[in-house]
Amino acid sequence: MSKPKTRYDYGRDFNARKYLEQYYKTDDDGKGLETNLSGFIFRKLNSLFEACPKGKGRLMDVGTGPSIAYLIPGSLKFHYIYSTDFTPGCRMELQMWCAGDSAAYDWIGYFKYAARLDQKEEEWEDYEERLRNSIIAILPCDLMCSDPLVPEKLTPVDVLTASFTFSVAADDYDDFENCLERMSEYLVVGGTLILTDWIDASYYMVDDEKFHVCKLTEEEYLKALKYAGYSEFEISKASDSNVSSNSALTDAQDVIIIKAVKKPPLPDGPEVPDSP
Ligand SMILES: C[S@@+](CC[C@H](N)C(=O)[O-])C[C@H]1O[C@@H](n2cnc3c(N)ncnc32)[C@H](O)[C@@H]1O
Repeated sequence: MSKPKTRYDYGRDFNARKYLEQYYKTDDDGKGLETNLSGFIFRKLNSLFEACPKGKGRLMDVGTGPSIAYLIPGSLKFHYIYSTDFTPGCRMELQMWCAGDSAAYDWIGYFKYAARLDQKEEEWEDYEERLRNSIIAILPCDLMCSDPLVPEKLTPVDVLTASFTFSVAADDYDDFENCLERMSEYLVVGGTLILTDWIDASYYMVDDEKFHVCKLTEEEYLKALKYAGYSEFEISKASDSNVSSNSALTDAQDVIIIKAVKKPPLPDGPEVPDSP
């Protein structure tokens, strides 16, 4: 069997529209989101963002791909959202949606669902407009570069999110640790990271193409996060809500969502262990 595709293949082989159809297809009123994995992630992000003050902060999503789904909960709290991705075809899908292009992917079910969660279903178009106004940039990003956003210069943001990106970009555990450290430079001290990723996956499918995923356990995610200077973990798993990934699309065992806070750097000297 051929080797799973890596980042060198994304530009040619990652079919952004197929990805959306396979992972984000839902009915027009978003009812399917009440029971599927994407809806689980959406509700979890919604509840994590509820604790954030409204309006002031800046959020950056790492490896947004072609999907605005998980930016919707963020736009309820953040007026400034930076979307980033490695693949030009993904950034183009996002640009089409932001520009209101009639050929853009239709997210109506997600907006109706978001509005319904707030008991404001008839106002769903306001949710759409709010997200369009919040996305202030769609930037190229390569987690393998020492500065993933180069040549862009951004001051650190208040919240970093990433779904199914770090495990996809990293070749192995050490790579994963490096990617986390690099992106963490873009988060303020005291800022929040919300990492959504597969547990124990080695691949995911897009159409007939198999893409590499770095196989990571829950313990390895937490180890890397601690190493990158995070604490105050809050963890949820899809399996706890009886939700799972589609086994035709990935060999993942579970999906984990970790909220973590960036600690101030330790002063020079011997490392002090976390208090129990
Ligand atoms: C599985 S998709 C996830 C997309 C989106 N975050 C989501 O939740 O649907 C993985 C994304 O990682 C991006 N990616 C792959 N290698 C990358 C790299 N080295 N740096 C940044 N993004 C990368 C791909 O372009 C793709 O959009």
